[in-house]
Amino acid sequence: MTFKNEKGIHTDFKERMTYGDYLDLDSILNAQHRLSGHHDEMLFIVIHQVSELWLKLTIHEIQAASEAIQSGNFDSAFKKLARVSKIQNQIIQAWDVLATMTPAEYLEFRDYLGQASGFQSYQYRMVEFALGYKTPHVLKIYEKDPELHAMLKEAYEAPGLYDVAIEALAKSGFDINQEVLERDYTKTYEANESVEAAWIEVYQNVEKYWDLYELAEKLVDIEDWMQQWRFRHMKTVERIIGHKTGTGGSSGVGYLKKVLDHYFFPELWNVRTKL
Ligand code: HEM
Ligand SMILES: N[C@@H](CC(=O)c1ccccc1NC=O)C(=O)O
Repeated sequence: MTFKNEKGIHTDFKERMTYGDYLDLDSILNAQHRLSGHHDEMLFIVIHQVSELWLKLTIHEIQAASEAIQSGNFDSAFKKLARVSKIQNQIIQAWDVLATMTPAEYLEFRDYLGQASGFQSYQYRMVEFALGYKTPHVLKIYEKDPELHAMLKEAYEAPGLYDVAIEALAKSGFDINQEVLERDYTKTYEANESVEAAWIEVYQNVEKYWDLYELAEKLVDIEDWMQQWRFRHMKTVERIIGHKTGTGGSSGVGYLKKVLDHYFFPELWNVRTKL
């Protein structure tokens, strides 16, 4: 029996396929190239690669969840969004491992990183876009790579998970302002009163709007975990490099603290005060 995997490679006999073939371990396990040869650089590389793999799955799940919400399959969406939260929890735990690296150890190989920075993580930007946070300067970073740029641009211009949730509110009969439903998706989502009023109604009539209520709480979970990830990143960076400027050219911890102020799903947090 022959079959084709996503890379288009034919593997002749399923019977002959090994664990390593199936998981493409030759690629994955030969991708840790320490530039300094320093012991802890292995930790640094592996943590980033693991995080990027989890981000890959996160994007996959959020996209499927968005489609499920659009077609009214709430249960299917909930399962995927719950999985996203569990993944976020995993990526957050990775900070504990990375924090075992001391400032002196990191500084032994930091110079080898040049201008490379997590700032350039396109998968992280895909997640931010999916959560409705659109910062135009981010796209410019990838202008030299047309294929990547096109993929990011598509995600940048597409409605996010929250836009799809708001559409679901409208489909359930809530009076959502037209300007929100027809909003320019290339702009970061901003709070709107009609959306807030709808969520308040959902939270006050949980039995009637169970699906929307559960959807709202899943979104709050995701935002909560996202903020915890950002916070742990900021604090880990502070304990490792203090207030040094970042390799990506930002102020470092100061910049990372500032992005913490952003709310992805503002009305869902406002609701807490208003109820
Ligand atoms: C020793 C460990 C780390 C240090 C010192 C560090 C430092 C920084 C700094 C200073 C920035 C700001 C941009 C710049 O000027 O470079 C940044 C951004 C970023 N880092 Fe890290 N980082 C570390 C580990 C990680 C890990 C493990 C990840 C996981 C993938 C990560 C992902 C990111 C992302 C996505 C950004 C962009 C954040 C944003 O723009 O909101 N970093 N990092
Ligand atoms: N911005 C970091 C460098 C850094 O963390 C980094 C460098 C290369 C690949 C991934 C990185 N991680 C996250 O920002 C620094 O300023 O030390």
